[in-house]
Amino acid sequence: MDQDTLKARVAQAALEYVPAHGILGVGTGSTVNHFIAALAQAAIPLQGAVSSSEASTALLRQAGIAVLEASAVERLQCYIDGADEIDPQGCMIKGGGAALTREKIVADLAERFICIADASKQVPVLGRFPLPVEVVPMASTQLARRFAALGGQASLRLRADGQPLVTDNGMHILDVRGLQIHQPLALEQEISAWPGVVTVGIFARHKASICLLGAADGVQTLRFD
Ligand SMILES: O=C(CO)[C@H](O)[C@H](O)COP(=O)(O)O
Repeated sequence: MDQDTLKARVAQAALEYVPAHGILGVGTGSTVNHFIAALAQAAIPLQGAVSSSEASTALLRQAGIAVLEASAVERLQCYIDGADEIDPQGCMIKGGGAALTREKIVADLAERFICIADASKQVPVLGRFPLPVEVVPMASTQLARRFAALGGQASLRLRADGQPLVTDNGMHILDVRGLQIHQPLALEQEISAWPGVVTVGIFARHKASICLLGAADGVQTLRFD
């Protein structure tokens, strides 16, 4: 069974967590795209959604779902999003789709983070996937040196035309290879404090409450809270 089919399966399974008549936090990425399609089909009544990217906002609107500003919402029951890696404690690497800052903001509003992923994303230790870090452009070289001191190799994420990728927030992304993240919370706190870092793609303080993991033999539910 291919990865895309597994993503569609977990997206379907996530409908169970949608708060009918409530406001839902919605993430970004190919798994979430399947989820938005499933949500549109299921026609669950919602007040609206808070979205973590321009891309998801466009899809939600196409599906007829109202998109609310994060600043207009005090609390979300749940936030549904994908991940690039998830460890046995529910800590994640995110940001493969460059939406990590808004993803962390929306996750921070939510009582529960429901992670939807195919089984290939499960790892014993975070770090096989290059760690995305959203940075203020003028700080990128200085930050690359800091990552080198930690044993990581940081490279600026480029678009297909060779120009630096610019996020929805007007920032750049460093992708850091070669880190073995045994203490995700401590590393998240350390990197977050470096001047010029907007958001590090370690989600340990905002780890998954539940992960729906898609495999060939079905959807497994992992609980972390
Ligand atoms: O963090 C993300 C976007 O910034 C995504 O959730 C992550 O990259 C997983 O994406 P996909 O569902 O396409 O595998």
